[in-house]
Amino acid sequence: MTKRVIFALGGNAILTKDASAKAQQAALKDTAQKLAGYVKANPDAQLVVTHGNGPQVGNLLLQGALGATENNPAMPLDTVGAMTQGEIGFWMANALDEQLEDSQVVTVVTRTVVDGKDQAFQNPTKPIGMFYQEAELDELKAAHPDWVFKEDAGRGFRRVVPSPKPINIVESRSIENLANSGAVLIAGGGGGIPVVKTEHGYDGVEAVIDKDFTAAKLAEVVDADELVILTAVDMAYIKFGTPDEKPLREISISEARKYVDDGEFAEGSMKPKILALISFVERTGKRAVMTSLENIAEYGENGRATVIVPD
Ligand SMILES: Nc1ncnc2c1ncn2[C@@H]1O[C@H](COP(=O)(O)OP(=O)(O)O)[C@@H](O)[C@H]1O
Ligand SMILES: NC(=O)OP(=O)(O)O
Repeated sequence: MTKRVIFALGGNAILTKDASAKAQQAALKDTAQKLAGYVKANPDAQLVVTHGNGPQVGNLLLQGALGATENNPAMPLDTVGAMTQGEIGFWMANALDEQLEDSQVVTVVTRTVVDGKDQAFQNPTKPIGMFYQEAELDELKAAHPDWVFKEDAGRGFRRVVPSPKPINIVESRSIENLANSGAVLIAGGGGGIPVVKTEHGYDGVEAVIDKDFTAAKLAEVVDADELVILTAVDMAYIKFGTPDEKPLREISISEARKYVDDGEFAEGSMKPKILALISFVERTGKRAVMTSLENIAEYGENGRATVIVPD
């Protein structure tokens, strides 16, 4: 019997230090090899892959802002999000095709419906683009007065943009059909292009949806058996970044919620991951996992993963 597993890939699976297309494609080749390693160890697994776009969308916006002219204007955030979804989806499909020769790999340009009145539009929290030192901020704010910057989990400052919650995925019926056809799917990249429902159809809105929340939605759409969020750390920690930090291995939904309420997980980074895992476990009664890409084939053996289970 097939086990349908959703993998949500974090930024480090795509963009390391070098932001060139060549380096990002090389990083994705490596990522695809690791995903293929998982399939080898779990031959009954069918992959549905989603990915972030935070670094890429910020970099592309910056390129647009620097190079725009009256006749060649910068594109709005929703459109830049669509561009990064296409770009990463294309690279990832090539990388997975090379590794999973017998599978049909399909990338779906995905729109995600949000509420235009979501409070997130008044309170930007989603870090995008590159990291800055505090000393660089004055100059940046002078050049881009409407940009907001926040500290990102002890790693420096980044531009932040609104990140409304996903309500549903426009292409969900087709995504479900494609998954049922046995295809390896890449969908909901960058959280999906944020749109609002209008009387005529859909309009894009300027935001970046957290791909971890969209991954939980996608899991609903394809009736996934497991959600696995992959990031730079093997496990979530309490007292993270202090000498007293302690890894969280298997925890119940109630324990996970208590740690969220205690403020153990940073906004815009670890907190959405834990909330997405909780929502999957709550809805399905199945388990959900967060670990690093490096540990993807081994976490079952070495226990270096945060696994959320029902109460
Ligand atoms: N409590 C915590 N436990 C572990 N990591 C945390 C915690 N709080 C914040 N983080 C940070 O969150 C990062 C993962 O979030 P992020 O980098 O936004 O993910 P993504 O891989 O999706 O881009 C970790 O690498 C770590 O630096
Ligand atoms: N859209 C999104 O969540 O991107 P990152 O995972 O790269 O932050």
